[in-house]
Amino acid sequence: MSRTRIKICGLTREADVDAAVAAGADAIGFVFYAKSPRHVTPQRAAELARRLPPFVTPVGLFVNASEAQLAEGLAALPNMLVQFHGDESPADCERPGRPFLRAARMEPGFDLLDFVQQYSNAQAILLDAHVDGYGGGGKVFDWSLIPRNVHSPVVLSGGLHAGNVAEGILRVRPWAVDVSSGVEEAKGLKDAALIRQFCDAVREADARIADLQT
Ligand SMILES: O=C(O)c1ccccc1NCC(=O)[C@H](O)[C@H](O)COP(=O)(O)O
Repeated sequence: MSRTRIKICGLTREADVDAAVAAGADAIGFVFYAKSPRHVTPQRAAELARRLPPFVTPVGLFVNASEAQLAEGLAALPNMLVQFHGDESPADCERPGRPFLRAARMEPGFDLLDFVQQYSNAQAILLDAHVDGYGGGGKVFDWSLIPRNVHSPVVLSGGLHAGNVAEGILRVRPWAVDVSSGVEEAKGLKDAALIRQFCDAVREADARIADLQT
């Protein structure tokens, strides 16, 4: 039975990185989008990422970044997984030997199957709500918009928290879940207890799925 992976996004402090790792996060997201209240520089992200133990992936999040900005991020964090969360085309996302996540901003009428086909080289498609400011909006989108036959690993995102993530996992069966606002005391400032509660809720959902499969 596959375990739902967990990405905690928008970290800016050492204690929050430590709390996410201790709670069992599989990936830690650093926001390189300057307009975000969770923005960190690549140098700060590299400093924070040095606290990560093996098998916890640093994710670098970009929104319509220039080549120079992307190069700066990759120089600081060569092992990061890149997440494109703006209006990037498939060609903007693809680099030899460089896996990437591509965010899809879900809203009624959005053709996710066509989007997945366009970004067929993405390692996964992160399904987020369509919000002002591209992301980090703390808004849940209508999960019934997700077709059943999505031919890509899916990261469910958008307004998740300990109280709704289990339902999202049971309904969508994503490869992973992603959260920012739902584990914060303020934008960019994570709450260790909320992180723990979120990760516990994910594990409880996985246990319920395992029971259903026996
Ligand atoms: O986190 C941000 O501030 C942000 C800003 C602009 C683009 C993307 C951003 N975050 C990307 C993420 O992967 C978030 O975790 C995702 O949008 C979900 O956020 P939330 O709904 O607050 O859990």
